[in-house]
Amino acid sequence: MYNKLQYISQGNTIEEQLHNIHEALDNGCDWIQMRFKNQTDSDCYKLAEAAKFLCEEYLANFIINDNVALAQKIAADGVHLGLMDMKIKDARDILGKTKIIGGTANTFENIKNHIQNGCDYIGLGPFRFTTTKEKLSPILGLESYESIIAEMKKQNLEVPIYAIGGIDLSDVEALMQTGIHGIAVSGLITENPSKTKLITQLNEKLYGNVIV
Ligand SMILES: Cc1ncc(COP(=O)(O)OP(=O)(O)O)c(N)n1
Ligand SMILES: Cc1ncsc1CCOP(=O)(O)O
Ligand SMILES: [Mg+2]
Repeated sequence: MYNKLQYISQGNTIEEQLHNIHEALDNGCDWIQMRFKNQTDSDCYKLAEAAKFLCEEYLANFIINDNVALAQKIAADGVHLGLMDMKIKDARDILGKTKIIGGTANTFENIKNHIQNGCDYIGLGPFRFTTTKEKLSPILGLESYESIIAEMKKQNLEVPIYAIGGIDLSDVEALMQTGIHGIAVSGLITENPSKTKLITQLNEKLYGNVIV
């Protein structure tokens, strides 16, 4: 089963990105999504190669945001695809059964479609407003997670759900109580100066005080 904490990378340059990814790995995060928007193919490739190498050193999963061709080229562990990105079925045809394909959802219907199309996990959000992403879908809040998870149970639908968007440490307990599998965070980890403490606390809340 997938780790309950996914770090989505930040940084305006290859160096900043690698620094942030390295810090997350070094402080206990073992699932990285490389998110490097509006960059040249060459820079994305350079970063992906270096980040994959780092993740291998830390035995961490490494997936790439948006770019299926790049994930295939560097043999990443998988991709994360949004509602406007390549269709999950097409990505599956390209990457094969063994790779992780995550999909973004904002509604129960999105989740149902993704499951039908064979995605491995869902990033459901945004939980709250965040400046990390532009053009956000409607904010969900705790109540929508509760109702969406309840509807999944009613319809016997199972897939790991990750909450995403503006999540803080103090949100994790209540979010986990809705029945989600884990969380995907970016700013929270990137901006925190005490990353060992933060990631330990996140893992404690995510795994119920079992140190991982
Ligand atoms: C885990 C996770 N969930 C959702 C997203 C958002 O994907 P998308 O809607 O394609 O937006 P961008 O990240 O591409 O701006 C994600 N990246 N990861
Ligand atoms: C990529 C993405 N998709 C929905 S919110 C978001 C950004 C999450 O970042 P943060 O944890 O900094 O709010
Ligand atoms: Mg996307």
